[in-house]
Amino acid sequence: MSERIVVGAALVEDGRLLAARRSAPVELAGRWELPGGKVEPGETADAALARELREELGVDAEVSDRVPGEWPLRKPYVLQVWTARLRPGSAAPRPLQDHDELRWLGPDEIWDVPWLDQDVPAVRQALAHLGAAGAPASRGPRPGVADEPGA
Ligand SMILES: Nc1nc2c([nH]c(=O)n2[C@H]2C[C@H](O)[C@@H](COP(=O)(O)OP(=O)(O)OP(=O)(O)O)O2)c(=O)[nH]1
Repeated sequence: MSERIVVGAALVEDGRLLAARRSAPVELAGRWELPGGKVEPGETADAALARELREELGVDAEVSDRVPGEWPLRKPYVLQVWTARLRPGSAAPRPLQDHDELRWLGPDEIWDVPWLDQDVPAVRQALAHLGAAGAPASRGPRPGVADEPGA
């Protein structure tokens, strides 16, 4: 089967990154991810991401540029990440679907939540990309954070 794309948003506001805690399926519940979802046939990745953010969080987001890289998920899925911002007048994000908690993480809080393992390199790359553009920087996982994979 050919690869299928899952798009995740590095949604940033006031120098903070939005993280979402999954409520399902059981094997992923309680871990944190970048909000987003599967690209449907015939849909572009950025349109899919804007749609997912509207459905999952109730926001009107502008999807900007792609973070270089691609991260393998459960076959046949791969994760691609795009930067995004709330458009003026957008509602604040709410966990409407797939998530039970949201957090805006400042630069020193990024590794305070237990991200899905497969998201760790994607988040790290997104921060490097955003940092290059002047948005939130992070020194990376803090020494002593016990369950941060790949630290
Ligand atoms: N959205 C998102 N999904 C991720 C990330 N990391 C990760 O492993 N996944 C997995 C979880 C799911 O198995 C899959 C995405 O599925 P989803 O449930 O978010 O997609 P969807 O909204 O289109 O939902 P559906 O078609 O299954 O109803 O990718 C991530 O950072 N963001």
